[in-house]
Amino acid sequence: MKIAPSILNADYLNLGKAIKTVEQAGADLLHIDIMDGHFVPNLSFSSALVKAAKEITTLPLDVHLMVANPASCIEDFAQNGADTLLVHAETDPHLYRVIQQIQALHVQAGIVINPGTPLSAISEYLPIVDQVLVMTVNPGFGGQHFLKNTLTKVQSLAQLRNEHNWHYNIEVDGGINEQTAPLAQQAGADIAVAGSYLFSSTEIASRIQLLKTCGTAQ
Ligand SMILES: O=C(CO)[C@@H](O)[C@H](O)COP(=O)(O)O
Repeated sequence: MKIAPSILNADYLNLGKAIKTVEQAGADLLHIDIMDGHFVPNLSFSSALVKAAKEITTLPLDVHLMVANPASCIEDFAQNGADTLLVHAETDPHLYRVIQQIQALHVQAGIVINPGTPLSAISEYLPIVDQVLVMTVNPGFGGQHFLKNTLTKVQSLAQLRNEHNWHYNIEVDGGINEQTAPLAQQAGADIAVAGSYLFSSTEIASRIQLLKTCGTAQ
């Protein structure tokens, strides 16, 4: 399973150092959480942080837009270096168009579902998206407990992809640690986002390696 460290819980006074640390430790992507204070109660980063990260890392930038009106900012994030733009299914009735707009900017397009959103809400997007992010916590904050019931959606996504030969990556986000990563991998996740589990530790490199392998070791 690929690991995407989320810098939401990193030391903000040393973000560049945190990004270099996870890159050198074998992270596969860098996950950047964008929060607008409307779709989720919290505020976090802007496209300026995406631009700054792009200048210091070759890791693909996996940008999670927790914003009420994603269409209004996709061009900005694309221009500033996002490699994948993830938009929430709960935000906009015209997401099919938003996904096409993201792909027209030569950026990978992902759809995100909250724990309370059924898979049926995104069924029409599955043939065209590059990534599906299943939230394994309610969005907005790091450090929450993994919601195990969300794994049935991961299993169904893996099965549907197989049956229809669709191409999306399956990503999980929230509450990932050495106990929950194997569950996500066994359900069919390809990428796990991990925040506080990594950044609360001084052993970031060994934790990234543990997350990468703990599912296969079982
Ligand atoms: O999108 C979010 C939270 O909304 C996540 O990316 C968190 O940043 C993950 O943090 P942990 O649950 O791993 O601490």
